Amino acid sequence: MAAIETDALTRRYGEVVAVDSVDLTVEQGEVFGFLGPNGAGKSTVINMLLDYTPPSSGEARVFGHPTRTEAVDIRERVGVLPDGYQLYDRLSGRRHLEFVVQARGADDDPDEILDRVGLDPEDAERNAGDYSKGMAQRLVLGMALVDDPDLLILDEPSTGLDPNGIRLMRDVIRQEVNRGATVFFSSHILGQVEAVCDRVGIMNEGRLIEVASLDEIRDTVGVGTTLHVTVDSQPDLTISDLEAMDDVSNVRADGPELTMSLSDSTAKARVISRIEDAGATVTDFETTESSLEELFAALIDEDETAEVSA
Ligand SMILES: Nc1ncnc2c1ncn2[C@@H]1O[C@H](COP(=O)(O)OP(=O)(O)OP(=O)(O)O)[C@@H](O)[C@H]1O
Repeated sequence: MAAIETDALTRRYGEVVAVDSVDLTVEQGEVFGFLGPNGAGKSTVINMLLDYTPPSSGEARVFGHPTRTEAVDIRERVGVLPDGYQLYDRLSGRRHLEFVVQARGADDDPDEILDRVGLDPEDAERNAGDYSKGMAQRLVLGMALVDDPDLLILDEPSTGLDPNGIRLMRDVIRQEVNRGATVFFSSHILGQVEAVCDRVGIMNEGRLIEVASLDEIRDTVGVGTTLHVTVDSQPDLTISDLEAMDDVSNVRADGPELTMSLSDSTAKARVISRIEDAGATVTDFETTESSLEELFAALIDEDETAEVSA
């Protein structure tokens, strides 16, 4: 049985289709990155999984429980770090954890959890109202870990965290998965899910436009490597000749500089030979790997272009 399953899950707010017919399956034990720009519909999907918001149509199940009728069973098995959480300013960090432990009927030791999320005993005694954004984020992560949830839902968990906090978050995710939990990690920053996620789903304007491993996404977008070449003279070649080569696309010429996208970095040697065979000498060349953020932007762009031409 899948951890999360949605069938044509849709949520409208008036004219806005916040979530548009999303079919998604997340297997148990997976770390799934749920990506998309602001307003893509990620939080709305999460709210429907927990039945905080009802779907306009379609349905979702968590561990086989339909969200509309068995939300209580779902919430017992899920730990959530929500996007816009609220802490009680006048309660200490430890009290927050004690409340969650009690409410869930769990037997966790609050101090152990505080230690796991990097809040020291002194911080634990301070009122949450005096916490920095990063400390508050650590505390809410700790609250999500209470009672060893089978599914951990993290909505933009890295907000406000410094590099140490981000590393700690990754460690916690790995520990949770090793324990057997499933992690659903929503973010608008691809780089933050890269290190921990098995697969990612990309949302744009309410639609799930891609579900794949990061390697598959690199292949799909085909802009893995950019090659910049400087030539000493004009080769007897057109841009179309270069674009006709395998693994070469998006060729641009600017004086003695040629730039192109390579979907396979080994195409570099073929391109250089082709230019030199056409009568020019390559005086310099450089390759740069596209960052995942660029791949992400390219996918969103592709989706929006497809929509315009549809
Ligand atoms: N309660 C609401 N009432 C009206 N519109 C809403 C409501 N909640 C969300 N929306 C709209 O639905 C769309 C999706 O919002 P959602 O918060 O799910 O996006 P998101 O991907 O989580 O974005 P972010 O990364 O900014 O949190 C947006 O256009 C938003 O304005």
